[in-house]
Amino acid sequence: MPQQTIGFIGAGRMAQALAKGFVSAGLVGADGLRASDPSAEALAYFADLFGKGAGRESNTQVAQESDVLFVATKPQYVESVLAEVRKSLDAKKLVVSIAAGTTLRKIEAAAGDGVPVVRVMPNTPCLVGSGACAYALGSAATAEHGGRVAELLGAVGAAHEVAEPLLDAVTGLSGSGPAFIYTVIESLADGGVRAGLPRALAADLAARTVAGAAQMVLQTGEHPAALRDAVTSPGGTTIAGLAELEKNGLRSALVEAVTAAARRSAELA
Ligand SMILES: NC(=O)C1=CN([C@@H]2O[C@H](COP(=O)(O)OP(=O)(O)OC[C@H]3O[C@@H](n4cnc5c(N)ncnc54)[C@H](O)[C@@H]3O)[C@@H](O)[C@H]2O)C=CC1
Ligand SMILES: O=C(O)[C@@H]1CCC=N1
Repeated sequence: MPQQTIGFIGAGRMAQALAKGFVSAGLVGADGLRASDPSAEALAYFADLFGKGAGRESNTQVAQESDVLFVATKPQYVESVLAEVRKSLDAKKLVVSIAAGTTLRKIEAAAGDGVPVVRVMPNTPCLVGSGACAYALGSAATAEHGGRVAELLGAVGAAHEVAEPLLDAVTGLSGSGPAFIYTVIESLADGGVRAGLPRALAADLAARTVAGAAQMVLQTGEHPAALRDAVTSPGGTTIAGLAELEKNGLRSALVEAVTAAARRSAELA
């Protein structure tokens, strides 16, 4: 990929996760990053991670200096920050919005005619190179623009192109999903502590069990039910635990969690 400057309007948690992932993957040097944020705290954290050179006083400066401009504010500010920088945008720039819910139609209207826009739903595991992301192309975005976004996201995890209407479901599953799984990990660890393990050991075993099970699904390509059957001995320990999960509605709780998060994403539009 040719040397490029990547800007972030909004230097909060998701911007930091993506920027750190891009730098770790060698896609951009710290001198190729720009960020603006009204929060001195967010900007200071960004500067601590990448050096003081990245911060800019205004969103317009970031837009002017960036080839790829990530809009990483909360959804309610996306249109106003794009309206603010729109004079600095043209067909040579690429605008990438990561906001939940905000539609391509709204982003394009705010960015201006002919500006290539890609709407992305990333997740925070991009920070450690294990992101699960999806993206949809705007009307002025070409396959080449899609390829650039796929390359950036591919360096920090997996990236799938989808039709825009699917992005609400993606948001509910992989965008919000890490929070659901942290809750699962914390609960598994609590179970371990209840059964007598020291807290630190229980927390480590819980996280590795979730990571290992996920890798089994991804690397073997087997159906999760087949992998589960391989753990479950007749009359053994696992079936005793699974019966409790069924009784207490784990499946239904997770289905409803993803559905509610997807619904909320659609509402934000
Ligand atoms: N945190 C997550 O797991 C994910 C977040 N997202 C999306 O990423 C976006 C950012 O979310 P977070 O990083 O979690 O929020 P955050 O609150 O950590 O970061 C947003 C940043 O935008 C800044 N900001 C507010 N007004 C601004 C303005 N006018 N100009 C420049 N910066 C401004 C805030 O000061 C803040 O630092 C949201 O739209 C969210 O939907 C998407 C996927 C996952
Ligand atoms: O909670 C949120 O609205 C954002 C979008 C996906 C994950 N975090």
